[in-house]
Amino acid sequence: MGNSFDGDAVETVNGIQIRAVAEDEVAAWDRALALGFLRSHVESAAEYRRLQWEPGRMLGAFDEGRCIATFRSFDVELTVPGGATVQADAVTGVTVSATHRRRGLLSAMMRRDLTAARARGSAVAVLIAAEYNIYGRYGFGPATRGHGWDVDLQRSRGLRDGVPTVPGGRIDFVTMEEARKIGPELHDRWRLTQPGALARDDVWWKRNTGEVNVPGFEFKEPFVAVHRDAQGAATGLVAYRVDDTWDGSYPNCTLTVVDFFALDRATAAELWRFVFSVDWVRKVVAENIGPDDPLPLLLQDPRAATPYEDNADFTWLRVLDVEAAFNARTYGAPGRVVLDVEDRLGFAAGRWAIEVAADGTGRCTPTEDAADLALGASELGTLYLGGETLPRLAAAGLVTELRPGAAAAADLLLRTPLLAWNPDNF
Ligand SMILES: CC(=O)SCCNC(=O)CCNC(=O)[C@H](O)C(C)(C)COP(=O)(O)OP(=O)(O)OC[C@H]1O[C@@H](n2cnc3c(N)ncnc32)[C@H](O)[C@@H]1OP(=O)(O)O
Repeated sequence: MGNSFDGDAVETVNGIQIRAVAEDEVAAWDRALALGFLRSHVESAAEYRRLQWEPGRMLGAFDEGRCIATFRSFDVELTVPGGATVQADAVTGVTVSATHRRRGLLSAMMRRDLTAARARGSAVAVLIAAEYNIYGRYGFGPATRGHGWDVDLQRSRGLRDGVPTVPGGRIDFVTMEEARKIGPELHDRWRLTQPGALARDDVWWKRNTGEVNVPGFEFKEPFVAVHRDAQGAATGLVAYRVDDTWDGSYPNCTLTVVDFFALDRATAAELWRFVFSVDWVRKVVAENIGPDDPLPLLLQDPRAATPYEDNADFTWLRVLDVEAAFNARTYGAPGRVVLDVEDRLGFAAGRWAIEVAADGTGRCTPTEDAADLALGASELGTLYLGGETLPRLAAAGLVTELRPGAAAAADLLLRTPLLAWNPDNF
C-alpha cells in the first residue's frame, strides 16, 4: 500500500499532469485555488501560501503548463477519545477548474495524497467538506458536527444561581500580541481534553490575531479576554466581535463568540457570565461551541437558547491505519466486536477485532473470526471519534448487523463520554 511512494512522481491523467508544486510555483497555484473557489476578484495570497508550502504537500494539475487544479495537505495532531493524539493528514485547498471538472483529477490527487499519508504514518485523514456528497467515495465520513446557539439575553435572564464560580479568579482583555503568547499553550492543554480537536500551528495564531493577512478574508480584530485562576494561571479564553446596532435610541447589539475554550467547567461558567454581562448586548451568538456543551442548561431560561442556523457536519474523517487508529482511543465498556470493512481504496479493508479491557483500553487486530457488523470505510470514519451511534447508522441502512443486537452491543464499546468536536476550519 504505497510504502514506495515517490513524492516527486509526475502522473498523467487524461493528458493532464499531476505533480507536487515547487515553491516558485506557489503564486500560480494560489491563482488556480482562487478561481476554483469562485473568487476571481481576490488579490494574490501567494505570500500567505508560501508560509503553508511544504515539499510534496501542495499538489497541482497542469494543462499545457497552466495550473488548473489544487490540493494541499499537512500533518496535524488530532485528539481521540481518551485524550491521546494521532497523526492526521489534513486535506485542504481542493479545487478543480470549471474547465476541467469531472475528468478524475480530484480522484487522482486524493489517491496520491492518501497513499503518501499512510506511508508517512498518518492514522487518519481529515478535511472540512464544501459539499456533503464529494468525499464519501474516498472513505471519508462525517465525524464531528458544528453546534452553536443564539441566546436572547432578555429571555435568558443570565446564568442560573448555583452555576460554579472561580473564587479569586479574574478576566482581562488582552492585546493580539498577548493572545499570540498566551493562546497557544492554553489551547495545547485544552485540545487534549476534547476528542476531535486539532492542534493549531503558528500560522493559525498569526492569521487569527491579524499578524498575517489573507487577501479575501479581511481580519477584523476581535475582543479577546483571558480568564486566570486565583494563582494567576490562565485557564480559559474567549474571543468575540460585537456589531453596532441601535434600535432608535436603544442599544441592540449582537455579540458573536468566535473562539471559546476553558480548561475546567468553572472557568467556562465564568467566561459565559462575562459574555452575558457586556453592556449594550441583547443577543449572544455562539456560532460553534460543540454538541455537548451545556450552555443552555446554565441559563435561568434554557429556551432562550435556540440552535444556531448553520449547525451541520464539520470534520470528515478517513481511517488510513485501522490498528493504529483504534489502538490509540479508549472505549466505553469492556467487550469485543468484529467489524467487516469494505474500502474501495484498500486502506481499511478487512475484518478487524476490537477487544476492550476492563480499564477501557482497546486492542485492534486483523481477524478471521465471523463479523458482527459490516460497514464501509466512510462509516468507520464516522464512528471513530464517537460522533455518531451504531444503532442510528444501522437504522439508516449504513451499517449491516450480521448478528441480531450487534449494533447496540458494539455501541456500548464505542461510546464516548464527550462527543467529538472540532472548532477549527482549515
Ligand atoms: C477539503 C476541501 O478543500 S473542500 C472544497 C472542495 N472544492 C470545491 O467545492 C470547489 C468547487 N468544486 C471543484 O473544484 C470540483 O468540482 C471538485 C474538486 C469538488 C471535484 O473535482 P473533479 O475533478 O471534478 O472530481 P472527479 O472528476 O475526480 O470526480 C470524482 C467523482 O466525484 C464526483 N463528484 C465530484 N464533485 C462532486 C460534487 N461536488 N458533488 C457530488 N459528486 C461529485 C464525480 O461525479 C465523480 O464520481 P464518480 O467517481 O462516480 O465518477
